Amino acid sequence: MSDTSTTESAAGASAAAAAPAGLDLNRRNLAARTGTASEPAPVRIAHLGLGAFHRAHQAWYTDVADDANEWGIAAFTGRSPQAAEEIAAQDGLYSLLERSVHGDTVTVIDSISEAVDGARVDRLVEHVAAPATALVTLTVTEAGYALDADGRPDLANPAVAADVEWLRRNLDAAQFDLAEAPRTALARLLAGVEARRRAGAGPLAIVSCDNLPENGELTRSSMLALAELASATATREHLAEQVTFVSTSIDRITPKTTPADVAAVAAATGWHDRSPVVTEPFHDWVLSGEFRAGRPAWEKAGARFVDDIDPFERRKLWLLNGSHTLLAYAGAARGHRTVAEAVGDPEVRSWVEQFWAEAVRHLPSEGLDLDGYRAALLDRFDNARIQHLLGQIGQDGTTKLRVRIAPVLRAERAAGRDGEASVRALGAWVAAARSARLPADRVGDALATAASEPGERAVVELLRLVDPELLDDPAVVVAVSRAADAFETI
Ligand SMILES: NC(=O)c1ccc[n+]([C@@H]2O[C@H](COP(=O)([O-])OP(=O)(O)OC[C@H]3O[C@@H](n4cnc5c(N)ncnc54)[C@H](O)[C@@H]3O)[C@@H](O)[C@H]2O)c1
Ligand SMILES: O=P(O)(O)OC[C@@H](O)[C@@H](O)[C@H](O)[C@H](O)CO
Repeated sequence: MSDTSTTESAAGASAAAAAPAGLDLNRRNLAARTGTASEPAPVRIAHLGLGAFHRAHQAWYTDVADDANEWGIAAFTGRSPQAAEEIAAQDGLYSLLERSVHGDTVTVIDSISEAVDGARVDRLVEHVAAPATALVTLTVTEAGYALDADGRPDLANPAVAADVEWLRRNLDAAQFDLAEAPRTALARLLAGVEARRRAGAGPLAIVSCDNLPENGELTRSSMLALAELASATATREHLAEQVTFVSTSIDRITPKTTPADVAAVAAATGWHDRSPVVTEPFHDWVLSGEFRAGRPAWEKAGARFVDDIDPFERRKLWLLNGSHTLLAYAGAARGHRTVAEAVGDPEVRSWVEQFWAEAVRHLPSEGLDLDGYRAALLDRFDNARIQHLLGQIGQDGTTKLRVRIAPVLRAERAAGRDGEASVRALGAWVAAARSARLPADRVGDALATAASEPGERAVVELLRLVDPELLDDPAVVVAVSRAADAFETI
């Protein structure tokens, strides 16, 4: 942690310690301002998905750890080079703005030693194969895993099919042909793992930090499946024996940065930072799995290591992310733009509470402090200084509904109840799909086709894209249709 400024009021008055406006954020200027040299730490972590969340969460935990100077991150973007270019121009530095209801605290984070365009698969392979590298973290979004509804590599996705062909041609070849390098995250990572096997660089931990249930196990089975599809026996064996997959429950609400956030950081600190990140003060990280090659002392920042992650994961995915998804469609249908606006609407708030009541019936009552968790969630959602757009949360809803809402609905139906609140979330999404109001979705074409079916047929086809098992219960289709009709009249 290198440089911190605090503003005391919600109005964002700048701190007394602010530097003169417009000083470019980079290591030279930081050293001049703090009087301490700021050298990048040696790379021991590779990261895929250099987005806002990685920088508010894993990079922050690493920055705060006691041994931060031993653990540098080489962070790769997933699709566009923009974030890598902006952060590389700042020598890996960026400002993290923690925004509470009372004011802002801005800290310069320096755990990213290298920011790289994800298209540089050569550089990723080099880092993953390096003996110094101990772990790889991922935040490539749920859709970035490119899996089908059964959790297998989605061969209907042309990028996955092309990558399987590339893996088939390259994993056993003497040298990788990187002129036509893989495009999907797990295929790129698999190439790195094979290079590590050849280098004899030892064990590696892969740590998924995406909002997916059993994210470690899902990453493991998907990478094994890719190796199998590519008939890469040696890579497959190495994955099974030398690579451990850590499951995580990750939590810190981090919206997309806006131009107003960039201006707020400049006003509070004087730094001209092209790529700051805004987040809430709350943070949580629960991990389960082995780090055979070591890890930073993340517990210093509050990370917890547990044997059984399942209850923590479900609590967070259902209560926080599930209600976010409900708000994204039901709140938007009532004209709201942000989470805080939507939960401030008593009707919508009651829908959230009703959904929570359904979800908690299927969570263990011991050790999770479910009442406290829900109360804290309401406080977090009510923080109107965090402008979390429903349109951002609602993207890629098909994948999100599958893991956040459908399991609660199925559990409620299995227990003989109607699952009204879960049905409402699906109904709001169906209504948005039928009136072409859905935010972007990776399977947008399939959604448009399904939504164009007549009457209840559209509901059937839309639900099939979310979770085909929902169709085993005809009453679900009827209930979701009714809920969708109700939203269409709002
Ligand atoms: N933002 C949050 O509050 C939050 C909290 C907990 C967990 N997460 C997890 O982190 C993920 C990323 O969130 P973010 O806020 O950083 O988003 P972001 O849009 O800022 O960054 C996403 C990153 O993933 C990459 N990416 C996107 N689609 C990809 C694809 N198809 N293949 C490979 N890479 C891809 C992007 O290039 C970018 O580097 C979320 O989807 C979620 O799973 C986010
Ligand atoms: O990041 P996504 O797109 O998976 O989901 C949107 C939000 O539900 C999510 O970002 C939460 O804010 C986050 O998971 C809180 O820790």
